Amino acid sequence: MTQPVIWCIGGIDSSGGAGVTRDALTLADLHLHACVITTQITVQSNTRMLDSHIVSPSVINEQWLLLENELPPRAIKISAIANDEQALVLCARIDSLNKPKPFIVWDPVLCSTSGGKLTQLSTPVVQLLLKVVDVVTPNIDELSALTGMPISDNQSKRDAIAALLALGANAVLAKGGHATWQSDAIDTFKTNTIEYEFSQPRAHQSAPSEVSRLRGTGCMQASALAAFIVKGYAIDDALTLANAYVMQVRTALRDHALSNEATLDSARSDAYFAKPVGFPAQQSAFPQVFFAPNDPVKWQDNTGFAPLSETNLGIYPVVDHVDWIAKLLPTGVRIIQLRIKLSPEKKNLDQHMANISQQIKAAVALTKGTKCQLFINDFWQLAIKHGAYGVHLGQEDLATADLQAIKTAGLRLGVSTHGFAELQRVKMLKPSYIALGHIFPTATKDMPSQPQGITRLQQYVDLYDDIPTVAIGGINLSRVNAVANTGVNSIAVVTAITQADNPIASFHALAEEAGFVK
Ligand SMILES: Cc1ncc(COP(=O)(O)OP(=O)(O)O)c(N)n1
Ligand SMILES: Cc1ncsc1CCOP(=O)(O)O
Ligand SMILES: [Mg+2]
Repeated sequence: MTQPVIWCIGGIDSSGGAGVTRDALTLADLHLHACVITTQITVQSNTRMLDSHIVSPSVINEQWLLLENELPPRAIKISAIANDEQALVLCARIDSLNKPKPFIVWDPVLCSTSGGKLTQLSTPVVQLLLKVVDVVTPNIDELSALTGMPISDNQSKRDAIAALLALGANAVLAKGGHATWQSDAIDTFKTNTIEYEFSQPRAHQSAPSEVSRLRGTGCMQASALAAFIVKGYAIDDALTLANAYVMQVRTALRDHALSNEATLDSARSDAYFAKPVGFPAQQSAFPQVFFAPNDPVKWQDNTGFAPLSETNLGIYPVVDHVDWIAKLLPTGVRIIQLRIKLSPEKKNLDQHMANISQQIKAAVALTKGTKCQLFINDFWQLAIKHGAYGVHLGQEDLATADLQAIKTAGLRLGVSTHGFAELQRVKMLKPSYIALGHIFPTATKDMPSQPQGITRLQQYVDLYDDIPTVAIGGINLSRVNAVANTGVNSIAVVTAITQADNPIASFHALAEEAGFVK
């Protein structure tokens, strides 16, 4: 299969520790091909930068034009741009790109970590660049230099991000590695409509001090972001994965430094060299994610919800009336969900709420003393009132539900997720299970996200092996076996049972085909 192409526009660092060499290594590690447009050639080692030779704008133009015809990019990663002339050529070329335009990320490298200024851009040209790129990824020093604002605390960081957006940036990823006033390293991603925080404990961020000299982490993160976008991840997931990728490289370095084979000398000299780590697969490398800045999840304790009594769950019917529960109980079903959806107008009407309350009460009575674990969707107050086994909530529901009340009442909590960012948001809540969806297209619910498919489901199941998982969305008899083969603990279905000619037979057939019946 041909590898998708990403262009890396920036400087060649003669040490290979940063710049387009680091970009190309990162992309190769993630199975993408890097084309390179060189803006400057530096004379530098890991500790010193002696000189820099700037490439003329016309050479940049020529490189671009040749590549555009033969190796068109799916994404472009820009880093050190030496001067306004180079930037103006890049802006003109980006403007002339055909639609759909590739995803463009600009890591505005101003100085090399081994010393030496790499970029001299005027404010009007910075503004032009900000408007043509999708995301700009400054660290704290770069954010301060681009906005002319000193940054020394959270408020001044927030003000500078707002200023960069006001200058025309479409999205800012302000990296927190240099924000030493914070105990955690927090990357903030902000557009005019959304904001996320990606937080890593600082203590885990680096190797022991003598071996924490890894350079080019900003290059890695921006290249990895472009790579995950090209691989089809939504921006929140691509940001989560890029953050985890860099942490996994750091961890590999730390593990080497701490390993028995590494002498301090070998650890010291290896300290500059990243190891290939591939797709992030270590749970500990993933950041905690918040829907910033006032995500209610942030203020929850991490004592966790009551665990499921039975994790061998099998097929999980999700039904819209208590009558279904009475009908399905004789199958021996282990977990079932009452999911009654009301339009917002009806939600406020007493008669509808009274009917829902009655159904929940009846469902609790039906399942009491059985092995069937009953979850109530959305209506968490009624679930508590009638003593249901658990509650199922979506990401938005978490903003309004009283999680502490659910926990204190001893109810289990199941939470919907649609990707890595949401998984990392809710993981710290320690819910009783995590639902992963939607796996295939579904007609049951309008989904704002894309179907995830089996490959991603497998990634989640492998990564979150310490918490029960439930797959949902478009799962039917012909797909259930592939879903079960991922090792997911349970498979939730709506129409495969409720629209079947014989729902009971369908339940058994799904369980059989999934291999849940031993
Ligand atoms: C098992 C399971 N997974 C996902 C959902 C969806 O919950 P949510 O995102 O809150 O959407 P609604 O169901 O409330 O429309 C679910 N109910 N059950
Ligand atoms: C409630 C819900 N959440 C994600 S997909 C879905 C509906 C699943 O229904 P079906 O099994 O009919 O595709
Ligand atoms: Mg919901």
